[in-house]
This record gives sequence, C-alpha cells and structure tokens, in this order.
Amino acid sequence: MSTFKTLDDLDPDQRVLVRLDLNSPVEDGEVQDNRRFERHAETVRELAEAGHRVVLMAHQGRPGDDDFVSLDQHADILAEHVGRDVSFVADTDGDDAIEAIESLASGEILLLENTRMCEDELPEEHPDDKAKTEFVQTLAPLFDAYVNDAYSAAHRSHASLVGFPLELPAYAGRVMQTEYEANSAIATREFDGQVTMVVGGTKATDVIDVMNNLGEKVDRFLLGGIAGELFLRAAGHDVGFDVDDADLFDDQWEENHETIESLIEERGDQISLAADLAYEGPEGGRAEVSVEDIDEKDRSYLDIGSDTVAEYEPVIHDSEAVFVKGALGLFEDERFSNGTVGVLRAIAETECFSVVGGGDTSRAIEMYGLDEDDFGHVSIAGGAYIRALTGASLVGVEVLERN
Ligand SMILES: Nc1ncnc2c1ncn2[C@@H]1O[C@H](COP(=O)(O)OP(=O)(O)O)[C@@H](O)[C@H]1O
Ligand SMILES: O=C(OP(=O)(O)O)[C@H](O)COP(=O)(O)O
Repeated sequence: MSTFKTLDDLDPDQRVLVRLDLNSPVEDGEVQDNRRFERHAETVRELAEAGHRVVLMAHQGRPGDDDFVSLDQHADILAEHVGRDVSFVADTDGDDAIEAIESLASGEILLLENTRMCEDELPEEHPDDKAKTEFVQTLAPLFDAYVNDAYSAAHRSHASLVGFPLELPAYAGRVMQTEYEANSAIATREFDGQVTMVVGGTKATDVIDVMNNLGEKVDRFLLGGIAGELFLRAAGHDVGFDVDDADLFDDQWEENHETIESLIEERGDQISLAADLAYEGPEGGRAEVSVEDIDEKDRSYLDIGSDTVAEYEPVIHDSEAVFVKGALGLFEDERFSNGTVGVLRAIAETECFSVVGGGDTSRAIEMYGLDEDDFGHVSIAGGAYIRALTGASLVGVEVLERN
C-alpha cells in the first residue's frame, strides 16, 4: 500500500497547485482528446467542488518536437470533462501567472502554460536541486498545498513533479492513487489462483525486464508482437528477421538474443509462444501460417494466428489476475487486430483482476468497442507502467512518500 497522503487528508479551503499529465497526441496542430483528460477531470472536479482554489500545471511534448505546443487547447478539452470553466494563462511563473493565481476565487480552476516552456523544468536533476529553482521558489509561496496526479510522468525528476513536493505539504491525486495501487498490484498483492501476463509490443527489453522481475509472481507469460517473434527466433523458427525495409528485429536480436535464449531455457515452462502467425496475403487480406511450416525468412508477420488466440483464451479464462503490456499484433490495422482484441475480449469476459497498460495497447479498447468497465484498471501510463512492472522506482512517488 502507498504511504503518501491523499485528497482525503487535505484541509478545507486550500490554494492548491496540482500537477496533471495531459501530454497528448497532436495532429496537424490539434490536441487530441484522450483518456488522460477524462481521468484527471475527476481529481480537478473533486478539488473545485470542495471549494479549493485550483491551479493546474502540465506539460506537452518536448522542446524541438512538433507536439511541443501551448496548453490553451488543453484547457478547453479539460473544461468539457470537468463540467466547469478552466481558465488559461500563457505563462508559467511570471507576472501574468502570479496575477492570475492571486485573483482566483474559491472553486475556480486555472491552467498554467506548458511547464516545459519554463527553463527550470526540464534538466533531470536531484529533487533537492529542483526544489531550489526559481520556478519552484516563485510559485510555492502562493500555495498551501501541492497535489501530484501525474503518475504517468512520475519517472521524470522535473521541477513540477519533484521540486514542489519538497516545499509544500504534498498529496497524491485520485489518478496517482489509483494508478499506483493497480500497477503495483502484481508486485505487492498475493493472488489465490493463476496469474497471467500478456506481453508483446515492439520492445524486447521491456518484455525481458518484466520477465526477469516478475518471473516468480507470474505463472504464465503469453507472448506476441515483435517481442514474441524474437522469442520464436530464439526457439529456432525462421521469424523475427528484418525483411524489406523493416528495422524492428535484427538490432534488437543482436542486443538481446543471449538473454532471450537463457529466459527460454530457465522459464520455458512458463512461456507460451505463438503456434501460428498472420501476414498480408497476396490479395491483401489476412493470411495465416503455422510456425512449424515457416522455412523462409521472407515475410513480415503482423499478428498472432487464430490457433494461438484459441490457445491463449482458455488460459485467460482460468486466471485469477491478468496483466497486459504490449499489443500482440499491428492492431491499428483491423486485419491484424485479432490477437490483441481476442485476448482483451477474453479478459473482459473473465471475472479476474486485470490491468491493461501501455499507451498504444490500451487504445485498442476503445478502438474495438470494448467496455473499459470490464477491466480492473486501464492505465494511462506508458513508461511509468513498465517501470512499475519491472520493479524500478518512480522518483515522483518517492518524493511524495518522503513528504
Ligand atoms: N507484429 C507486429 N508488427 C508491427 N507492429 C506490431 C506488431 N505487434 C505489435 N505491434 C505494435 O506494437 C505497438 C505497441 O507496442 P509498444 O510500443 O511496445 O506498447 P505500448 O505503447 O502499448 O507500451 C502497437 O502499436 C502495435 O501496432
Ligand atoms: O506521455 C508520457 O509518457 P509515456 O509516453 O511513457 O506514457 C509522459 O507524459 C512523459 O512524457 P515524456 O516521456 O516526454 O517525459
């Protein structure tokens, strides 16, 4: 269980500085609405309805990237979800920001400009150093309390995440609380029955780190995606090679094949690999082949096959807890969604405790009309979720606990 304070511990009528993670996809300059707004809106609404003065901080993109934009659109999107006005000031800690903060009334909400537009925010430094920055020293005296709701950015030692909690009484927001508890569950909770982990996606190191950290906690690992193909290659099949212009496999193989081979040797009886794979057939449709029948390295595979889905489903139905990290195929293309969606559907049908994480993978839930309520927890974190699964600490959480 967490050892940080939560909104339940907050005194009434506070001037609260709240860190959210509203980092979102930006298409043609337009910020895309997504789960992060909906989730953080609950924390913001609770604070405003309780009559606190609510000042919000968040970041968007990284300097130099196309998605490094102002938060003005974020204020409008968030306001829709909160059901209250969210005013915006295009300043982080200058006179305009201070004036807007000081003129806020009870129950009002203000969003400050992209924290990464303040030069003190970004360099990754020790929390004690971040606390001494001008950014923190200017704003902290204007507040009674700091709330960190940005679990998905809690692996970054940035001023808005680790500096303020050393200067103000600090609390976890509702998103921070829920994410922390669900994502740490696999490491901290004891389950009576079978614990299954579905691992796929594009990064072999994620899968390796998860297996190394959770090998004793998880009964079955169901593999797919690019990572699953590298395991199939290590098991002696002619898949998981770069063909055409792909550069997904060979570099990862060079770096990781020894670890993958030893994992297969040590944990072979816990690991399920695909028995068949799907690819784009000559007519452009989905075609499938049994892994045993593949004898040429001439094709990209884009999903696990139907026989594999049929093998994975009953494993999930028999599970007490299922954790998902990474997609089992290129689900964004409907032809190659069967693996990811089949497994998610099996989880939704099962009365198990479940957590689905990974920014990309969790998008499959709404994309294919699954009901989020049928899952225990759908994480809005990517990097922070994988850190939780691999046992790495989150500096933003550590600082809250220290407070
Ligand atoms: N066989 C495959 N070929 C190409 N892309 C794949 C394949 N399998 C999975 N993917 C891609 O993996 C992505 C998710 O991987 P990853 O970035 O590791 O996960 P997440 O962002 O969910 O943590 C999905 O967008 C999916 O398209
Ligand atoms: O979206 C985020 O991370 P994620 O893509 O790992 O979920 C966070 O906002 C952190 O952003 P950053 O990786 O630019 O520090």
